[in-house]
Amino acid sequence: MELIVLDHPLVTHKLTHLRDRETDSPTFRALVEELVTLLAYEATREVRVEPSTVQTPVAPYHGVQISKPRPLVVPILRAGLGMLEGMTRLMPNAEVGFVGMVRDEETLEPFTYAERLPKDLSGRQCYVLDPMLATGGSLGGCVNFLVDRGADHITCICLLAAPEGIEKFRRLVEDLKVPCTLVLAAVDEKLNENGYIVPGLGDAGDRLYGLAE
Ligand SMILES: O=P(O)(O)OC[C@H]1O[C@H](OP(=O)(O)OP(=O)(O)O)[C@H](O)[C@@H]1O
Ligand SMILES: O=c1cc[nH]c(=O)[nH]1
Ligand SMILES: [Mg+2]
Repeated sequence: MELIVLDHPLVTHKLTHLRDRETDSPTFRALVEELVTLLAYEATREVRVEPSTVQTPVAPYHGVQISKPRPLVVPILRAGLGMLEGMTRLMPNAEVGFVGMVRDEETLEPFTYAERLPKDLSGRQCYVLDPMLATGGSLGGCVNFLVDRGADHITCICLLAAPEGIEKFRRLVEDLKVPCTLVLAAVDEKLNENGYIVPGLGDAGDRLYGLAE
């Protein structure tokens, strides 16, 4: 697994604002979108392209366009939905699939309540979005769904990750033998006894959309 951690003062500046418990939901949503744009720029470095020639007002130009089949973007609901707009703005021709997961707060195991993905993902580049990689259970579960459908190239984009979750996720993708890149804005210190990232930002879904009952 390739691990890319963005080391950029603008990213850290925005993350600092995002982590602040005084930051309200509208500002939090705007910051997530801005951060995704910065992460997506790095995460799409390996996006497959094919030759494309256009006519400028002056001469032909031999450039490229994103290859078919189109890339698939998969936000993990709820919190990953906050990253979707920023990603599709950068790659408007991407297709979007959905996976809905929620962690059991006692066992920390993810429960899948929704899944809407193309049946066959062979030959597709997949981009998974979730702001938080804590124990790694949710991201791992989503990657399993994609590999089951034949995905052969997966890039996961997260804002914050705990070292424990990164290691668990690394072992999973090694077992699955799927080329995978994990792009992060930052690696935090640890998980606390409740499975929350420390210092983290709290519950990303709640901060984006309000408290879940
Ligand atoms: O790495 P893990 O230990 O699996 O934890 C991370 C997951 O927890 C959060 O979702 P949550 O379960 O809170 O659902 P939500 O997005 O609806 O708030 C987060 O968005 C990840 O999906
Ligand atoms: O710190 C954490 C851990 C899991 N999910 C979150 O939203 N935040
Ligand atoms: Mg949540």
